[in-house]
Amino acid sequence: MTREPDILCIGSVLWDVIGRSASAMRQGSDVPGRITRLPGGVAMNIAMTLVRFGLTPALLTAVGRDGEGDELIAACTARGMITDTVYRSDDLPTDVYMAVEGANGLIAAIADAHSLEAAGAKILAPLSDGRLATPQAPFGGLVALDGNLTLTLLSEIARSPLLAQADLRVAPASPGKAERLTPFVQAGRGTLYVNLEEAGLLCQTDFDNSRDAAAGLLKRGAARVLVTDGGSDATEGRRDGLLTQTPPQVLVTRVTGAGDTFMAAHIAADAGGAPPEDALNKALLAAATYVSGETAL
Ligand SMILES: Nc1ncnc2c1ncn2[C@@H]1O[C@H](COP(=O)(O)OP(=O)(O)OP(=O)(O)O)[C@@H](O)[C@H]1O
Ligand SMILES: O=c1[nH]cc([C@@H]2O[C@H](CO)[C@@H](O)[C@H]2O)c(=O)[nH]1
Repeated sequence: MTREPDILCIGSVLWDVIGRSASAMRQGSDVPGRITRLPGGVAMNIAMTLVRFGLTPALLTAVGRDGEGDELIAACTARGMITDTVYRSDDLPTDVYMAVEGANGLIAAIADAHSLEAAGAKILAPLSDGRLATPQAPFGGLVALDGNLTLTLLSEIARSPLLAQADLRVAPASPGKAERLTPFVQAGRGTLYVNLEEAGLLCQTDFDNSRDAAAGLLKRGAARVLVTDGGSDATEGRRDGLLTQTPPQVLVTRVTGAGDTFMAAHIAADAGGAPPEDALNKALLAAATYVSGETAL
């Protein structure tokens, strides 16, 4: 390891292929527009945002030994991330996410994270082979983990002695994969960062507000949760109580990425020793500034 990471980002690092059109779209639309390719995947998005907050992340993911993989690793390195912890596969292709956005918002998206899923526990090798830690001296620092891993691997991580000392911060990959975080609720492990919808999916119910959702997750066994709800109140839930704050009112120009910004800002403030009120306040402020379009992605 050439540099020491401040945090490990475990999960999906892939290429986002996004088609955008100024037209309103529906099923079967065939319209002119722009198609771009940029680094994505939840772990990558969190890592990019952590870099903005001054942290150095190391990536634990699977990337193919193909041209797309080489370019992706170069893009991560250029952003200051540690990549010698990435599992490079000879036979698995680099994963891709594809989305179509019209004037009326996201039309549809497909996340092809099959290589990450197929690689399984191989991506965790640096936690036991001495690159980051060994079974005798397990990793005890910060870890941001995303819900793109299989339920089997996430269940193993929630109970693994290799991460038992780590400060785990867990984010779902999409509402469709929210239930994959159940092992962390059941094992009472880590800090979960979820929005209101994802909290409801994890508790198999609908919540009216973040405070009820945080209380519901704690009741099911979660150790610590942060529940956001767009422009409405966000709540931190811990076993010793609930803390609710209202986000600043801003004019919204973009929303995708708000959750990652909230999470990264909260981790940075929390890890820097800020008291809970300050950490939540800083995260809400950073996310509000982000959605109002005042910061670069
Ligand atoms: N309309 C808004 N006004 C002010 N702040 C907002 C607004 N929407 C989002 N935010 C900020 O972003 C945080 C996260 O938003 P949200 O609950 O929508 O997360 P998310 O659904 O995970 O986001 P993403 O779109 O990235 O998936 C909120 O707690 C808030 O701080
Ligand atoms: O299942 C998934 N859906 C979406 C993402 C990522 O989230 C972003 C879109 O919300 C985008 O970067 C995509 O790669 C993912 O990693 N897995």
